[in-house]
Amino acid sequence: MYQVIQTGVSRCGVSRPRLTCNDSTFHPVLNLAEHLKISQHDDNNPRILITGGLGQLGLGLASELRQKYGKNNVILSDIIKPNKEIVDNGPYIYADILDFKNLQELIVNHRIDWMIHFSALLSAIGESNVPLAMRVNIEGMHNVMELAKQYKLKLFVPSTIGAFGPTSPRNPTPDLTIQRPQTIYGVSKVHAELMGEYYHHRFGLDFRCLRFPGIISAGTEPGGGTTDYACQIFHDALTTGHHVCFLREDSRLPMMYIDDCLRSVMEILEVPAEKLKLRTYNIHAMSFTPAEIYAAVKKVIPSLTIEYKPDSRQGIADTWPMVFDDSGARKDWGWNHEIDIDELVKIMLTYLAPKYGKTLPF
Ligand SMILES: NC(=O)C1=CN([C@@H]2O[C@H](COP(=O)(O)OP(=O)(O)OC[C@H]3O[C@@H](n4cnc5c(N)ncnc54)[C@H](O)[C@@H]3O)[C@@H](O)[C@H]2O)C=CC1
Ligand SMILES: CC(=O)[C@H](N)C(=O)O
Repeated sequence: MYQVIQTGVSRCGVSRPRLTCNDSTFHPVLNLAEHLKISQHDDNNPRILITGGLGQLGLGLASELRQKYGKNNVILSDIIKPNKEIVDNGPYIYADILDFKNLQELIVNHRIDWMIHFSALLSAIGESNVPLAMRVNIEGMHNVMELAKQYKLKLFVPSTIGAFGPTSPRNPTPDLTIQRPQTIYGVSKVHAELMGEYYHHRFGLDFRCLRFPGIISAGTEPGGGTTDYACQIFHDALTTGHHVCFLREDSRLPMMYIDDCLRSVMEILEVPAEKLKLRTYNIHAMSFTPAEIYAAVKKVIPSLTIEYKPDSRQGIADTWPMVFDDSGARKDWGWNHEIDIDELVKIMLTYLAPKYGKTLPF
């Protein structure tokens, strides 16, 4: 009845097997228990589907959205097998964004109103498997966008600092400028921005897009990007005491703590359409180099050491913005970050120290 097939990728880019069922009476979407659980929607709030929800950003966003719109109105999905805690916290379903019919079924059966499209292969992983990145980031995004158009969903798709390239102004990088990225990740994100804006003007799709800096979190792992070192340094500070950085000490990149990032999504979803002069905005919080974040962590953990061993990710970082100009988001819908570099260091170390059995001087 069951067979194992290969599908998609895990967050580290490795193909993972999944079970599929060839018994025609078994229905993955309408499995009774799951259906009853998920169809008990709360009140008149929007029903929201998050794709790629088990990555760095999805779990945190689901938690915020569930607090605001009701637990059963927010459905997390991914191609990864969830742990018990994820399932206990609210609806979770399998959804491969490359499977158009399955996505269509989910949208219809769960009466979805909004979609948050997180599935993607990030910059470094994307370069290691370009054909798969093209499928997931471009073909998958086409599926999502077409369904959002057909079913008149509000659609949020994040873009990135990686949507810019060496010919873009890098300090600061404005909302509207030259975009000639040199990674498949960046090319696919520019494509998503342009397609979303085209669908908005041509078909009235309520498309909303924010370009995120590198996101730093403690509770979830980054998914294979060029900014991942800025998460790893905190773990190393509390474990080995030594960080090997894959970027040069002077590689300046825009960064943001996850709470600011998730709040930006919550806010953009609710902005009245007439306030949106653009459908794709830069958002910014802080900008630092490896040397600067090292110095900030070292203030708390003086024994921390660092060495710089730039690898292929350096070539990517060298083409990305150093500082984002997010004045449009601040002016049009009141964007404001809350966490700067010193606060970031305090939050990350406070969160991670108990995990590694360490006490901190504050
Ligand atoms: N984390 C960051 O620093 C930034 C993230 N973003 C964007 O935010 C979004 C979420 O990012 P993260 O959570 O960090 O990514 P992540 O790499 O941690 O998670 C992506 C998820 O997509 C899933 N996925 C892969 N193939 C799939 C498929 N065929 N069908 C369904 N799901 C599939 C993976 O299983 C994974 O859980 C992405 O679109 C990313 O480009 C943008 C800028 C910065
Ligand atoms: C900035 C991003 O989009 C991501 N973290 C990456 O480094 O690929």
